Amino acid sequence: MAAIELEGLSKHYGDVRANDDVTFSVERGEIFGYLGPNGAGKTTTIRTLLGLLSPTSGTGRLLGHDVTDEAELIEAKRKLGYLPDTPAFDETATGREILELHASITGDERSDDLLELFDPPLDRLVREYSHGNVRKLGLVTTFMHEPELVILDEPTSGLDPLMQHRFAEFLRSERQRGVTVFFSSHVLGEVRRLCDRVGIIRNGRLVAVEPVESLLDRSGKVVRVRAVEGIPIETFAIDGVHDLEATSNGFDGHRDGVDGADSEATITECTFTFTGDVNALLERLREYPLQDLSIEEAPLEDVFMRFYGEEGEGAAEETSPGDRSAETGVSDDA
Ligand SMILES: Nc1ncnc2c1ncn2[C@@H]1O[C@H](COP(=O)(O)OP(=O)(O)OP(=O)(O)O)[C@@H](O)[C@H]1O
Repeated sequence: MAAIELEGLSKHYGDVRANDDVTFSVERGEIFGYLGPNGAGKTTTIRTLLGLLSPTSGTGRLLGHDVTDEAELIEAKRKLGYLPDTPAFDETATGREILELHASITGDERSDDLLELFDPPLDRLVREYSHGNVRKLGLVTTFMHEPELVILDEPTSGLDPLMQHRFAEFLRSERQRGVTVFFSSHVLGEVRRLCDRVGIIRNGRLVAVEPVESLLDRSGKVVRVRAVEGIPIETFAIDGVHDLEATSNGFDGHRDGVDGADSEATITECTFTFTGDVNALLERLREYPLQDLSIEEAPLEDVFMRFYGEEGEGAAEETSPGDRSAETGVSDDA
């Protein structure tokens, strides 16, 4: 049984399809990132899973319990930790009083250990807390009863780099213990470091669910070439070269591809995104002495721009990233 199961989940507000036929599962023991731009529908999914919204249609299950059934939801919540985007703690209470209240409701198996990691000022009133301290208190209340599953809405927002690092280590150790983590995020570096898989939502519709690694693999590499002498431009006219940018003899500036470029043109320095066979590229470059060559993973930001792009450009809606890579061989731009 998966930790989270969504089947055809839709939530409509009048004409707004905040979630539209969303189906995916989060397996036990995995860290799953839920990503999307502002207004994509992430919070709607989370709030529906927590029983705070009723779906227009479809079903959601947490640890096997149907979230639209009150008794089952209560059962699921015993084993669940939830950190909302802005935790609504009583501002007139101290951090310590908040923890005592949570302990009386959900139990407390390990707040002492958690307080060593995330150290909110317990004797201060919550109203005097900074955003980061509210977050730290929230992390303690989310994990203190040893939940099997945690749902975190933008968990690291407001945390300083040291705390973010500590949080990342902590999540990995939770995964070791078999805890399932579902979190929404805009912080792509943390998604890359932490997640096993990601779900990407856009305009209420799920556009991809896949392992972070395969998302990165399919998105290609960033290649930088610096040659001793000019390389004929047609050398780069092979499958998988995109967004070729060159600054050298005969061809300055940016092209989406090399078709249509002057076949006499040469370049000595260029960068491009490459989704083809690296061996084929190296074979092509073999006869030209190089000063430097680097092949790196594409930044995750670029990957997501392929999904989100500009509205109206048809950026990956209903299309898998693999389909898009296939679409975009050497472009016909000129
Ligand atoms: N109560 C509501 N009434 C009408 N529309 C709503 C309501 N709540 C959300 N929406 C709309 O549903 C869509 C999805 O909103 P949601 O808050 O789920 O997005 P999100 O991905 O969490 O965004 P963000 O990253 O900005 O928090 C948006 O278009 C939003 O305006």
